[in-house]
Amino acid sequence: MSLVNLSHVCSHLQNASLARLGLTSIPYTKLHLSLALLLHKQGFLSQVKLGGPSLPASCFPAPLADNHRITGAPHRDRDPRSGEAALHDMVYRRKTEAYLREEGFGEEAVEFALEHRQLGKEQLEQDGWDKRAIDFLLKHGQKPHAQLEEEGFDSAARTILQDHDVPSAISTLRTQLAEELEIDENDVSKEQLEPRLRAHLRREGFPRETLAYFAGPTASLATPRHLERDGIALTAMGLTVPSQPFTTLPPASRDPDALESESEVTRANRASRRLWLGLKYWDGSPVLSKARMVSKPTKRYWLDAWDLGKVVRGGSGAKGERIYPIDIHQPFLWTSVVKMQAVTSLVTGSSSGPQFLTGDKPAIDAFIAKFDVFLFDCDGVLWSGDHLFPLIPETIAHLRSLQKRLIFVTNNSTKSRADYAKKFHTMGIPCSEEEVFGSSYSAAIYIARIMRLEPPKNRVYVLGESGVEQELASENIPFCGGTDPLLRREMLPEDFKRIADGSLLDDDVAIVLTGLDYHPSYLKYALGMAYLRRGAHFLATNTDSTLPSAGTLFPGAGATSAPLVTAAGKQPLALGKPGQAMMEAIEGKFAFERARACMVGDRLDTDIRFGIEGGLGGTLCVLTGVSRKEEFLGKGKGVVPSAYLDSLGDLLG
Ligand SMILES: O=C(O)[C@H](O)[C@H](O)COP(=O)(O)O
Repeated sequence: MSLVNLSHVCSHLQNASLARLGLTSIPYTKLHLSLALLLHKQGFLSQVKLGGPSLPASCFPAPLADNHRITGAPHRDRDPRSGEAALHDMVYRRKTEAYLREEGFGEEAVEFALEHRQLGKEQLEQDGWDKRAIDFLLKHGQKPHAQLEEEGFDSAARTILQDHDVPSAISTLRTQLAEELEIDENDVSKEQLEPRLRAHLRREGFPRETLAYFAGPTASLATPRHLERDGIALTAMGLTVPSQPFTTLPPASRDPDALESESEVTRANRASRRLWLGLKYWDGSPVLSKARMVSKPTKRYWLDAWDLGKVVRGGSGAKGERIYPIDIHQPFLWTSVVKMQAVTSLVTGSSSGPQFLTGDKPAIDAFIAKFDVFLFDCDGVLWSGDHLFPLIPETIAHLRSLQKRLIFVTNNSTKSRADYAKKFHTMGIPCSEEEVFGSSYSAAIYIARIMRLEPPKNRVYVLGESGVEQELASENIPFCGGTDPLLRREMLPEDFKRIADGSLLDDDVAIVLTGLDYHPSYLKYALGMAYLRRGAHFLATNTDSTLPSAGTLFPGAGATSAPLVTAAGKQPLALGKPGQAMMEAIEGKFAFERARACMVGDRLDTDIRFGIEGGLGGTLCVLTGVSRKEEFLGKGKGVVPSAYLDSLGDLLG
């Protein structure tokens, strides 16, 4: 079984996922079938089907329900001026062509938006969608209640038509216009009536956002709630794939007759057989989007399916050198990434394990020479609380003298970059604010530049310290909670009532963000839970289990989010280490070559995993913080650093 083929297939799957395809296909071979079934069994694929050059008919058991979801330009995080971003702004934010050009969108992106917007409108009409709610109201608004029911209008639509007395409003406005224009009532056109009706409905308090949204083919109104929650998404293979960007199935896939009928593999048709795979998406992100080769296969290992299964399940694998899969203790999203890496790129520990550098000057010099950039964890590497470890300023100065670039990457969200620059200064370590990249900053730019929620519904409820608030403010993100002294009190009986009736809640809160909070309270958790139950996104700066300080361990940021995880039954998306959203943000800001970068940390499950999953050239573990060498030395260890030191100061040789 060639690992090279495996890596090609995994690259294809990740690219297809990044393109938000619901389906993709790979040539039918035993190798591909083994991999596809393994991924399907582990939950990374929704379906594996044998077919020919075009889709197997059974990929779409139900008649195609072509609905479309216009989402927040998911590609924007990679290309803010992409065609998808232009389409999103044109359709969702109603921006004009001219505006898009002023905003710096290229001709190609604008053309893409214009073409897909048209395609979208025509497609929606073909599928029986009314372009806008106002058309829906004008078309159906004067039908008697019984007829609406008979035609299958759902209760929401009937209620909206009846609640604002749309039928009589339309006939009154029609009569008024006919008198004003001195024409017959039947000659009053839709175009003449529409502005009057829209103004009337606004005066009558008709839900504004409903007016702006599509009416569905089953004559029910698709309001933002529907768009957000469950109304409009591309469905394929009987699977509703939420958060699909605005896509339309290619014509070949819309005509079931054109679909390939399945048949067995024969010698004659073997070359044309293909495996059709259903790709999965989770909370707006592809499950397989970030599988990457962590280490290029330097040797060809031939494993049969049984051996490969043993490797992925965490046993030993090929003969000769031991092969370790990267084992998994990650929230769902990263499990998929790590497992994919377990299949396509394995941590290969040499039989002697990681290199021990302390006291070995030639080995230290050779190790340092391999890298241009060093990413340093802070707590547990540079210091423990306010206690600076020996020779740290000298070590940092030594690396700077060798023209190494240093980036301080901390999961500690209690301080902002500016706060950390001050701390470095008081510790006698020269460091600019620009060299610090903390989990609170990582969370702030993720919210501001990737989630990009529409104001005013973009407020963040914070469970954390001022570092989080400062970084949110630096990205102009509104927030509440956090260090507000009014929340640092016991819960009163009226608080229960006011949270229950919503009067103690801020209707603009769309995100709950947790970080290490030294001042938790039941009231703060009750508010956080209420927001999550209202559908707010659940994010965490990080979920470290412990905080190294004063030479021992204390409850970490994970202890801040844990009560909400239990109470709300949800896992937060963690934006600190080991999550790769942070690595991509760091790479985007500092632009360095990953192969020439080394992550230095004291925790295997955050720092070292962060470097390995990020495909950095190397990782260096120091034993002054959380992890012990027994955790990575010896057989079958999950996360193994390239090298380790007793203390960072040992780098001076
Ligand atoms: O609980 C926490 O937030 C972490 O233990 C702590 O802040 C880790 O900081 P780092 O080691 O990433 O500098």
